[in-house]
Amino acid sequence: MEIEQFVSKTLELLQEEREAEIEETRVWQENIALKDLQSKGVCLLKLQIGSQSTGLYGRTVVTLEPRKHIGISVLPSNSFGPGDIVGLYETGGFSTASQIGTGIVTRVSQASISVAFEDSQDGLGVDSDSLYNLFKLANDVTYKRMKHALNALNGYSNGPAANLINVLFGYSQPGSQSQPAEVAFLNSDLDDSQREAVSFALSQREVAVIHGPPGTGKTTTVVEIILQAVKQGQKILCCASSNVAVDNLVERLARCHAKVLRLGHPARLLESIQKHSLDAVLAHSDNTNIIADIRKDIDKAFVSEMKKVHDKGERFNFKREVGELRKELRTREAAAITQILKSADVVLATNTGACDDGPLKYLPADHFDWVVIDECAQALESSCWIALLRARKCILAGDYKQLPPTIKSQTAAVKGLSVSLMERLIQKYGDSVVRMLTVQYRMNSAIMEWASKEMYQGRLTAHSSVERHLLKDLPGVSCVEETSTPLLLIDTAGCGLSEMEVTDEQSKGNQGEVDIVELHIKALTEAGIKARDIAVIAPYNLQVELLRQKLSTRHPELEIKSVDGFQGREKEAVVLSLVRSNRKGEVGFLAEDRRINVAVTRARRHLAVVCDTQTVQNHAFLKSLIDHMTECGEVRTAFEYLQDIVPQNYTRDHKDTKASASASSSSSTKQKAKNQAPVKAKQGQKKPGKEDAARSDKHTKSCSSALTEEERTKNRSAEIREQVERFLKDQNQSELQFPSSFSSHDRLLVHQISEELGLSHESKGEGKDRCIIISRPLKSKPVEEPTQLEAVQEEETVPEPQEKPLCQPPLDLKSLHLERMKREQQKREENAQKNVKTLCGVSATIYLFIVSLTGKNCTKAGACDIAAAAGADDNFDALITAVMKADSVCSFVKCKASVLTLGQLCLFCNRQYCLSHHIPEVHGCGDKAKSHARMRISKEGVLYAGSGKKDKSMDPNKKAYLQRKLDSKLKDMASQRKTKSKDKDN
Ligand SMILES: Nc1ncnc2c1ncn2[C@@H]1O[C@H](COP(=O)(O)OP(=O)(O)OP(=O)(O)O)[C@@H](O)[C@H]1O
Ligand SMILES: [Zn+2]
Ligand SMILES: [Zn+2]
Repeated sequence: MEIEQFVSKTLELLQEEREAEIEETRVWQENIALKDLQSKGVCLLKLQIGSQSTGLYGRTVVTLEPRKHIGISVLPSNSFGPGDIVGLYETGGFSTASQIGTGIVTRVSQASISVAFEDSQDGLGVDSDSLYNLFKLANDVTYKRMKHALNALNGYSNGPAANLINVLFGYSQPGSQSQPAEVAFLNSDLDDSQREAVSFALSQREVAVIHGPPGTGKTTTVVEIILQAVKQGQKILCCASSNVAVDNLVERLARCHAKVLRLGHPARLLESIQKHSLDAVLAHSDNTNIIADIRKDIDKAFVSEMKKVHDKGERFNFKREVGELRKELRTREAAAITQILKSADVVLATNTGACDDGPLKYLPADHFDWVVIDECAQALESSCWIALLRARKCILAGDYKQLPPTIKSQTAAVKGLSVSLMERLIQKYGDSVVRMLTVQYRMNSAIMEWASKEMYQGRLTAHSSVERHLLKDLPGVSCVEETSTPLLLIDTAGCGLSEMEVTDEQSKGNQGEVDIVELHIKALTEAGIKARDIAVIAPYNLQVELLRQKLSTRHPELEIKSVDGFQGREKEAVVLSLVRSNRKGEVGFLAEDRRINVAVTRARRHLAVVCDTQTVQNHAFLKSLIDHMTECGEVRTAFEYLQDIVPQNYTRDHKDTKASASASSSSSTKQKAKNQAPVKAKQGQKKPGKEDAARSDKHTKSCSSALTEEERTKNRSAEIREQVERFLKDQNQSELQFPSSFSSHDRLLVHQISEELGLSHESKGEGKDRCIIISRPLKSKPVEEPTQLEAVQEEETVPEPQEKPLCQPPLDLKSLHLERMKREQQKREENAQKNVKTLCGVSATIYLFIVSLTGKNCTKAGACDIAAAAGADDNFDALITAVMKADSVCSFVKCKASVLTLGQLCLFCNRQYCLSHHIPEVHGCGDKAKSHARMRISKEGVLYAGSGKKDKSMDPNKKAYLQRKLDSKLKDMASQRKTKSKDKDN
């Protein structure tokens, strides 16, 4: 490709991308009042100047504090952090006119925030009597630098990189040394593929690409390459797209005693890295004392003199004096910096930190010999060119089978902006410029094999240290089903756990999968796995949000993130919720293979995938994952979890069979291996026979009977039926109690049979002693337990049975369950109507109201009145009053739920929504929420997309409290009713 053509096309796409970002910011800012922005944590209003001083390189560091005279000395909760780019504004505006300057946050405490402002000619025009607003800003520095680099590339001639540029654009072929020297490896632990990569990198003349699949020691290899080059006397510029990756390299190189120097704003560096930063080294240089003296002079002059001077002319003179001092400071610092830069062997920076307008401007153009770019597949090619123009040779490391750089403009991405330099080179030169690392040190081989086969031509092998490692091998972890299997597929096919219907096509959620994930996390943590060793990953931000709402309070150390947010990381256990479950078989952006690859390959010892195989199998790549897990792992149907999700629809499980182990996670650990049920519960498996045998349970040897699944189920069903019929004949017996040793499958059968015969059934006891009891049909059904009301929800979300039912027994069960739900709701409605007569009006209203609420399975988020009433004390009257005021409904088009008491205000559209619809993605504010989330993430200086911050207004504890309160109140009312009606009967 012609350089010119590449540059003009890329500039165009960058412009498009930049505009998309600006548009996002604009939409977001225009629709929200300043106060709301502050409550979202992205701006701080009415601050006063605490102090001003001069920092390194003559920057002005201003410390801002809350207004003192109103007695508040703590900043409102905010999301500002070191490294954020911020704008300082006069109060009353957020326009360019009212902007005083932009700077970088250096420090945030409860009481103040410090910002370093670039020096300007006449200082920062702030005074200590005024108030200011501080906003987080979108960052255009990166764009400017990339543009600058592209333009420099276009006009490049005769610099050190001339030959490299020719190779990277195909004008000349890459070359290598004719006789590569024997390499004496510094790290004796390197495996063969790593050694080969090092030798290759050393012998290539212009370019070497190191392809490092997940866990293959890419950093280890890059470090060895750099150390070898240093040994040869080369000067290296080493970059990566994220600060974290750069810091990691600094740490590893420093450990090997390389002379490293880290560029970048000190505010953005890890603390442990700071001693290698330019600022720190500068502070210890010979010139330090002089520089410090000058700085002191400036500060003194500013603080003490400026106040005294009122005369305009004098002020002018004074400012000029300060200007002179600062100039002197800069000259001396420049000398010091040049000296420090020249003496370092390896200079490290982010891709964009390697720009000409930073400290590197003090170095001659041909100072560096090599440029090393790590994470190259995650970087925009334009950002690589900032550093590449400085060297005659480059080493590019990364994995182009993982996610490409995040791009906001879909059109720009499609037109090629997302193609990384690494990918482009491999397309151009194939394997001749690439060496791949093939031994991986992370995943159990069962987890690795799929990725290897599908993504890396089957070339990966697992190192013996990880090949067979499992969760149960970790200290303090007990040996249960969940901790003994590297792969667990929890299949929701046919279980009616559909994805949420949202107006926003980009964001999806699935409450059923959230519930199942919760149960699996419970099982893992109860087996002794630390929450911090588990990652919960979902491809959609909405699902991430739902998972956080459900899990974060109980497990603060559990990391719940989008796939994109986990790139480059690993965890002992990974639970993946694929979300998509619909009859159309749409998989949307799950279809990005690299996203799934990243998600799966984060796991070291255990990967659990929760998904609707029927939906996701429509995508060939996902199907290959499902097939692999079916073949090499354990498969469970979500039905085994449903009993815990929909209380009392299915009896609680407590005995451990293979299939039910996790259903009652609380007791599964202790009961492993004893009391095996005669029939193994294996519902809903799609391919009985061969696969069944393949994944037959290694723990339950007792089930290796010759009978097929179906036959066993039939036999068992007949046995139970016989027992039930005997009981029905015997009029002396009022109830039949089944032993607590019954497996979940047995209990499903009991459930089915008693449903069929119209018997009531319930489970009694806790934990081990929990068992199922059936009794004769009651003439009049007792009032429902409050918790059962939640079951109504089921009916609403459950779609009609799938056209091609894959798992017959569960489907039968499902329709039974549905029927029963319908019956129960009818009864409830009748009951409710009766109650209107028997109870006083207000309570009845509340009852209906609560029924409608709980019926919608709302999570009882206390918006205002009810929360306040319930939170304040036990005054139920207050609650009643609050309910009586309710007369407004959810703003969602089809929804009629009341919102005044348990509604939520959407900050994006300012409307009230019920609890089923308050999430922005659900009612159509998804774009705004997403751009908000993205803005926040881009502020964090990380290039990947993530998820929005948790809505602080929804305190889960409060929700839970409210839920309990409603439940107990309802119970009271129910029992009151019972006694009343009894009284009447008597
Ligand atoms: N030759 C080796 N022998 C033993 N362990 C190794 C070897 N190479 C790498 N490892 C181990 O593998 C893990 C990952 O290595 P490293 O940090 O170099 O990889 P990375 O590049 O950061 O990760 P990734 O390969 O996922 O990009 C580390 O725990 C490291 O100790
Ligand atoms: Zn909204
Ligand atoms: Zn609603």
